[in-house]
Amino acid sequence: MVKGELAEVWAEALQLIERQLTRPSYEAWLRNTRPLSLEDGRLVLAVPNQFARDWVLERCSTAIVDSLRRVLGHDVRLEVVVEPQPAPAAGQVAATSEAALAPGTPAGPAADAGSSWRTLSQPLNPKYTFETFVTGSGNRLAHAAALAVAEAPARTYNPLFIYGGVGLGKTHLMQAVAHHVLRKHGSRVAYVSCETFTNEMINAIRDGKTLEFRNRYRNVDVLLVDDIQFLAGKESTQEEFFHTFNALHEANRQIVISSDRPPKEIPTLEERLRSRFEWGLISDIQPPDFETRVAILRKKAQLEKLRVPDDVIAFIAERIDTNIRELEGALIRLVAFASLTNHEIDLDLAAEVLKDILPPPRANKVTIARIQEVVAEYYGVKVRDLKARRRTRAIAFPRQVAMYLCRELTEASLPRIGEEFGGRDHTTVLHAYEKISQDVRNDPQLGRQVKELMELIRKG
Ligand SMILES: Nc1ncnc2c1ncn2[C@@H]1O[C@H](COP(=O)(O)OP(=O)(O)OP(=O)(O)O)[C@@H](O)[C@H]1O
Repeated sequence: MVKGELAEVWAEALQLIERQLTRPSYEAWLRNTRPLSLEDGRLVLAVPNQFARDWVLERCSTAIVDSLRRVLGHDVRLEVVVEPQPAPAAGQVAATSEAALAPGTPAGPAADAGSSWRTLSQPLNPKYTFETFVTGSGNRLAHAAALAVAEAPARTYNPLFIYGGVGLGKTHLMQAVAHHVLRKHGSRVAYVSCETFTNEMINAIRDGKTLEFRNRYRNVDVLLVDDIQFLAGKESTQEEFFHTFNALHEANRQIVISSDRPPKEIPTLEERLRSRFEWGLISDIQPPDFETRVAILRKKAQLEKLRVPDDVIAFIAERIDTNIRELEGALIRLVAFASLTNHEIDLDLAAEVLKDILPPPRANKVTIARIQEVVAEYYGVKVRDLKARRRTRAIAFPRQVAMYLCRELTEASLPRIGEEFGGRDHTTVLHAYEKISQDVRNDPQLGRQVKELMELIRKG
């Protein structure tokens, strides 16, 4: 096939593939591919590195082959070759990194859920299930409510209204309900973002198909609408949604809604809709605490079969404390970088790779990781040495100073500090603390060093 024609075929196939992948996956892995040839039913595709090749073959080949079949009308075999481009700089890795954990396959349940579901619902992310959702103090109630609704739709809370800040798991929880209901009850489920609902309604009006639109939405067993705050200021969509809501509620069908804020804070939301949203249960999701953040990162690493040391997980969890999407993004970026550069994942690499995206430690919030970084730099050793087993004086002394500072400057318990220093016993930490306290009293030079270190640490 000649070059121009091949480029066209590939562009068309890409459009189809794009719909089946998440945006980060597509941007990271597919956009930079180049078709080299299509001869005798064999497509040769060029990608920039081995990592991309593995990813494309493992996670996208079905989508690629399916899409090409639709464009060409026949099957093709896929071959992926590496055509290196200039090595990516650290900053560029961010673009590719997110995809390492992003789903690479089209939503699973669509295939077994019947055509009404397929035409109505947006694709579900196969990874957003209850099994992969980590619970903690911030989301326990929302999770319990979602599970109750998924177990027995329209029998407990109706509607269920979940709200919370950006990237805290609302979509994950909504889709977990959808997966569960599909799997357990085989019901007709529709998951849509408010934007999609609005666009479909506008298109239906334009095409004179409002009746079809209504019937489709009013014939589902469970309707989940994500990001309902986008109804703000859209009068006709509010009107339509009001009728859809009533029809479903009267017919005893389940409605689940998510929003970034509670109903009463959505501006220009009609009173009658607001009061309906408050009929059932309103449940919020709060940012996760440290333990939950660690658990989420561990779960992610385990699901993706990534080996990430505990201290690196704690380092990320300590520094990113509001947005779970960013928490995962940091982990993915680090893993992708380590894999591309063939580097072992450790604290030093994490600090280096993530320095642009991690918020600086808050000036008034001193963390163990911060103390370790400052002390290591001050004494010219590596953070990883502070955590290692070695006992040479060159390392043992800075380590004891760091432990002393952790006890002085943070709320962390002795066992927690020990854990952060290569899993040492709390008695070791106590011993270090007592020893350095005494040395500081007897040695003015050490006293000055410790003071200087404290200032550096507090500066953030
Ligand atoms: N409790 C959790 N356990 C595991 N992963 C989680 C949890 N909460 C959120 N995540 C993950 O964090 C990412 C962001 O979550 P999600 O997209 O559901 O957030 P959101 O609240 O809908 O965000 P937005 O406000 O931007 O729509 C997802 O990859 C999701 O899987």
